Amino acid sequence: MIAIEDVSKRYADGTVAVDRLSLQIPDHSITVLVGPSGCGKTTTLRMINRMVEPSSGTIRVNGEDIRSRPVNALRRSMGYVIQNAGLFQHRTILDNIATVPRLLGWSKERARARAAELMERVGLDPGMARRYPYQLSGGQQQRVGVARALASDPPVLLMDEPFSAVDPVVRRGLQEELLRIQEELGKAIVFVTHDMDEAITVGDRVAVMRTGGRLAQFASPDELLSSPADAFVEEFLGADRGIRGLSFLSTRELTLDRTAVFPVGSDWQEIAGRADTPAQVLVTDAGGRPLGWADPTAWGGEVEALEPHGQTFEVGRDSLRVALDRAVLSPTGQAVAVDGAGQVLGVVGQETIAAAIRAARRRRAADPEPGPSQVEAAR
Ligand SMILES: Nc1ncnc2c1ncn2[C@@H]1O[C@H](COP(=O)(O)OP(=O)(O)OP(=O)(O)O)[C@@H](O)[C@H]1O
Repeated sequence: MIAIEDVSKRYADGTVAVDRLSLQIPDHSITVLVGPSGCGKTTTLRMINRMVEPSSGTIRVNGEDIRSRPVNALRRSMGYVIQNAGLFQHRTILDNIATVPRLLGWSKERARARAAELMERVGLDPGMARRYPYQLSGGQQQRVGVARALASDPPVLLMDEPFSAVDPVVRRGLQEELLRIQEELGKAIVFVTHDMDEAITVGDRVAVMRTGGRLAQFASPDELLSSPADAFVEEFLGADRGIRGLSFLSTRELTLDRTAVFPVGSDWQEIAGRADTPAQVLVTDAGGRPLGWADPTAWGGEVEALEPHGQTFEVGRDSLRVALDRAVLSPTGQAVAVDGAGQVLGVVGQETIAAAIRAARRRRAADPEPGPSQVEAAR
């Protein structure tokens, strides 16, 4: 646990970068510092590993004032990842990753073996071990940066805009990789970004800072989106915060319609003749997987003539945001719900999803603590 207690930083020129900041950063979680340019995020991060000394206040790690430890020992207990990775250009990838273990006195063999293990952990091809940083893409270099920071297995990881220099697709991949690694390793991660979407994707808790280095709100992403503390936070969250908030609501409670789903070999004349048959039905293959939409009164039974069903959503794993997106994009206004094996569980229309959203909001208003199913849907 890192405790930032009433910490301020005034630089020599009089700039107040951080103003009486207090934050509790728990173990086994990702705490994000987010806010506009110049609001003091980097300064806060650097005070944790004493690259910047606070003007006042105290920072403790597991109850111990960080000033009571030699600065080198403190820094080695904290991995540090920066934008553009900051790799040593004249060292191979393997030796970049092995840097801290070597500084700690490990033998070359042991440090390199550890580095090779970390390359695998962060998703780097072992064939890259002997390359130099300039021979890697930006995204690959960032992975090396993460591997290097993890090399001595520090309990704390400080990440300063680690993924800002790569394109959105690579960035998304790096975020997913970080969440996967964190699931395995359970570090105390402090992650700086100015991108609210990134904060919401990777953060267990998000500290929104405002210019002048003051804390505007410290909350879970879900809480932030549903109850911004003030107009500044609301504006920073952006115009679509309502839609983004649906990412935290589970599809488990959705009422699915099974009466509009039929396997391809059904008696279509009989189905078309029924009074209660919907105007559009979803046709599945013999294994229960979706094939496409049909109007049973006009369809001749050819699979090629079916209207594409588009993307499906998985009940329980995907959020209401995904379900709504699928319904909006569907030619029939209905989203196709499947299980983990891809078999159709039913279909659900926009009205039903809207009702589920209202019900989830009512439940949340009655019990503001997010339930496990809501948390589970967050990723
Ligand atoms: N060494 C320094 N001397 C004087 N002022 C500084 C120094 N370093 C940072 N500042 C100022 O302190 C304030 C906070 O800077 P900081 O880098 O912590 O912000 P940030 O939120 O990380 O910004 P960005 O998102 O642009 O990286 C800014 O006004 C900045 O100009």
